[in-house]
Amino acid sequence: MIEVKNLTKHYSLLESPAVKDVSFCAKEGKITILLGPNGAGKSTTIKSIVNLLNYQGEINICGYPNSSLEAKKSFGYVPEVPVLYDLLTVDETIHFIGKSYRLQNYGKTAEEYLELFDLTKQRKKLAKELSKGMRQKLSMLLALLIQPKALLVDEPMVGLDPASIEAVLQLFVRLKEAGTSILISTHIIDVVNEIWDCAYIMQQGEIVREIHRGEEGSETLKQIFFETTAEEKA
Ligand SMILES: Nc1ncnc2c1ncn2[C@@H]1O[C@H](COP(=O)(O)OP(=O)(O)OP(=O)(O)O)[C@@H](O)[C@H]1O
Repeated sequence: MIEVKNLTKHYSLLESPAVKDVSFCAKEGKITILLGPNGAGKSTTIKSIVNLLNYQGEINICGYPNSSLEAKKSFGYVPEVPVLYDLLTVDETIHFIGKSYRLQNYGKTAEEYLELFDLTKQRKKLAKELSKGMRQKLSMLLALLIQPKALLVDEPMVGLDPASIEAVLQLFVRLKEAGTSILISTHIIDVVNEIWDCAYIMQQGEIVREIHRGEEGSETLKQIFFETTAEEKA
């Protein structure tokens, strides 16, 4: 479970906070989606959760404060832009993460994900030699290598080909069925339409709507998104 309580984040050059008193949770065994127009505060929220920013408020991951070692060992984070060691090969990168986290038997997990993400033939390539989509998939593989209880993904489908998108969607469903808390920030609502359980719509740093699957009636998530963000603008 990822619990966010009264999160507020001010960037020094901005007049108003980028995120204002936001509270929500992403439960175990559920796929929670953060939606919102550009600049709504989604990435700031995710970066605060993984403790990359200073902020006000309280954030717990799997019951532990997000700054604690226990929390850090339990979540995987896939940033919007992959951060990789350009001069390590794919294999070396995997070993680096495996050893840093002191993972036992991560080789089998790595093989499974290399296969799933179609990266097996790329394993001797340096990270800087990978295509954009391959970098994104390696970034996701590294987040999954630790077998996280909570997974936070910022724009997971950008740069992925259709087969990879399908593989990632199936993977998210498999992980949620195994009890993982999954929090996804995305603009591509159509892609997550089949898999979301709970969605929070953000606008100008605030959560303006919370929807649980089953409450949407005959409307699609995309229709609700457009209605909500148009109302808020008016
Ligand atoms: N490092 C930063 N310094 C100053 N302001 C920032 C910084 N990062 C983001 N912001 C500002 O904070 C606000 C929220 O940005 P954020 O990146 O969280 O939005 P987002 O919803 O993820 O947007 P997008 O959909 O475009 O990725 C915006 O006004 C943005 O300009």
